[in-house]
Amino acid sequence: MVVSLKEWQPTDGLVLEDEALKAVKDLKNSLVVAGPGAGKTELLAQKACCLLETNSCNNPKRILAISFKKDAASNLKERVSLRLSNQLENRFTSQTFDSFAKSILDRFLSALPEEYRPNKDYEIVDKQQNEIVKAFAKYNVFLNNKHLKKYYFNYLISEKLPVEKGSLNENVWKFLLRGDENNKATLSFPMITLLAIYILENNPLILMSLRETYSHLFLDEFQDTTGLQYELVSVCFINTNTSITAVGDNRQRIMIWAGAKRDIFESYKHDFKSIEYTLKMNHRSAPRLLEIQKIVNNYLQDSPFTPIPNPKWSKNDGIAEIWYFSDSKNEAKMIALKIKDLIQNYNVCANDICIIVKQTVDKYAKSIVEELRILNINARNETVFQDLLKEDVVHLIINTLKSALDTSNSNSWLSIWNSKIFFEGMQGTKNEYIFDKLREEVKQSLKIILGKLSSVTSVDELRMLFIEIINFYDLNKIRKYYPQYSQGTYINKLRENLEEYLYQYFQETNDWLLAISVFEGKDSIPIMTIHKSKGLEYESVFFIGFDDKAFWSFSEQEQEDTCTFFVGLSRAKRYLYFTFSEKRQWTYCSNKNISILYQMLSESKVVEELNL
Ligand SMILES: Nc1ncnc2c1ncn2[C@@H]1O[C@H](COP(=O)(O)OP(=O)(O)OP(=O)(O)O)[C@@H](O)[C@H]1O
Repeated sequence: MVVSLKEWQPTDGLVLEDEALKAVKDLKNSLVVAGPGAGKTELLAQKACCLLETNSCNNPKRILAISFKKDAASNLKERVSLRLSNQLENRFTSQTFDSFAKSILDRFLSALPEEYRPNKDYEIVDKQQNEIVKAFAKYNVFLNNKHLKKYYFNYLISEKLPVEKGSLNENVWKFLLRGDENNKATLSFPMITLLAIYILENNPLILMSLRETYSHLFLDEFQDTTGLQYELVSVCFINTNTSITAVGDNRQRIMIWAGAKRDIFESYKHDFKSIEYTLKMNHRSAPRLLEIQKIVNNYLQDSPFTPIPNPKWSKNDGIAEIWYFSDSKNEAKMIALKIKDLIQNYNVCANDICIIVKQTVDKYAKSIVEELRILNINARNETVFQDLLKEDVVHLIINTLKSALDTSNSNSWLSIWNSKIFFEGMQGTKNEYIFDKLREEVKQSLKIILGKLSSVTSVDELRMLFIEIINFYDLNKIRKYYPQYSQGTYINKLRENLEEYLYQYFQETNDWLLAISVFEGKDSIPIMTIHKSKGLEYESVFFIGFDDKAFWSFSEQEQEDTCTFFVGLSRAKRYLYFTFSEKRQWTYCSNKNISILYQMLSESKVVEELNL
């Protein structure tokens, strides 16, 4: 039943502050600016429901939501799925910027002129971008230090296509687009974005169909949008009927190093003629923790910040402490004991406690993991799992295994059943007989899978089984249904990662259901960098290694590092602990260079300092 926009109210008994409700119902371009925990992502989820339930996003038009991280895109999709019928939910697409650009390139690759058309099986550059280094080396430009790398990586994506004829850039582009007998074609995501822009600017029909498809666009974590990403959004949607809702927070801009556009809010308001909404509530953190956020805000911007805590808190809720140690061995022991105390005596779940570091997780957290293991508490570097766990193909395989291992697991069954129906193109089928036949076929396959799983004795055997599972659904159908796998070997890499981890956990537990649960991190403490913690929240946060070494470039980028500090501390709901250790492994640490951050904590008057 269609509800009128005027009557529409948020579901789940959620109360939106006035400005948030206005922003939800605003059908023009808007920018929602608010602090951490104000409910910006939630607002987007609510707005998706509102637009679809009121048919303001007119059927068959769709909403496209773009986030920065895979887990953010998938969390938003989950929040929307929980509240809408399948029919409505299918008109909501949630992607990252990278996957949005890649989907344009992969779908319309043949619309590119031949000189800019990459090989169909192009790969994505590795983290260090070694393939780009190699490509420059082929033309006698050797990127043997980080400054040269930075300079030439930027140079490669500094011009819109087509690049200047006969230039170094043109040669490097050609090499990367095609590869040679020893090197596969390889592209970075900024290169993919440039190719997507080129396609859209030169093919009016493709551009028009994109605009016709999406009547609404959401942009989450807008403060970290790069110039190139903004260009892509502009090419797609400027001066069109597609209405945009961007949400963000200037104080959480932590991707300047990766090219975040500093004046993004102003540019957007001007270019897209957008209204600005400001939210005042904070639904996440306890009142005492908000006092710290207020002080840090004063160092970041002139306008005061007075978030109103959610009424569920009492005035004195929230604990913040700095712990000083002479040695990191003691630090590890004390943290492990405190975590045990939180779990046992304060009913905090293991995965609601997060250990965050500025960078290099293993260097700071290895000994804590060992101390926790002695107390029978699991902890792990979540960085590698964060994205893998949100992959559709990983869900498909895991849910298939769970359904085979536990026939009473209705969630897993429903998930694979819906996928199978979709892959077989049977969504509209009314014939019960056909469904019964398919159901029987799936159940038989699950029995075979269970038999094979029970006799797996090596990672190779597990690999064969996973390949069989994928073949059961049909690789081509999976690729078609999930466009992110339509090209290249990405899907195989994900499957291989899953095999390795799952087999490792099976060897440790000797129980497949337990191994899956460990893989899913259900009962372990996540450890991550602040950058990876963006958008997430935890009952308790341990900010470890609060020292000069962690903030090694603080003097050169005080503003960005203070934003990073702000993001980290604002993940905590109730408990927030900072630790400093004078000696870490064999080196001595100081905190003089970041004394201003310590000063902010002290000024808040809610942080207790303890020598332990
Ligand atoms: N109106 C509301 N009432 C109650 N709880 C809410 C409301 N809006 C959001 N929340 C809850 O508050 C928490 C923070 O919300 P959300 O993640 O959307 O904030 P955010 O502004 O996107 O934060 P950040 O900028 O730190 O990513 C979540 O647990 C969410 O479920």
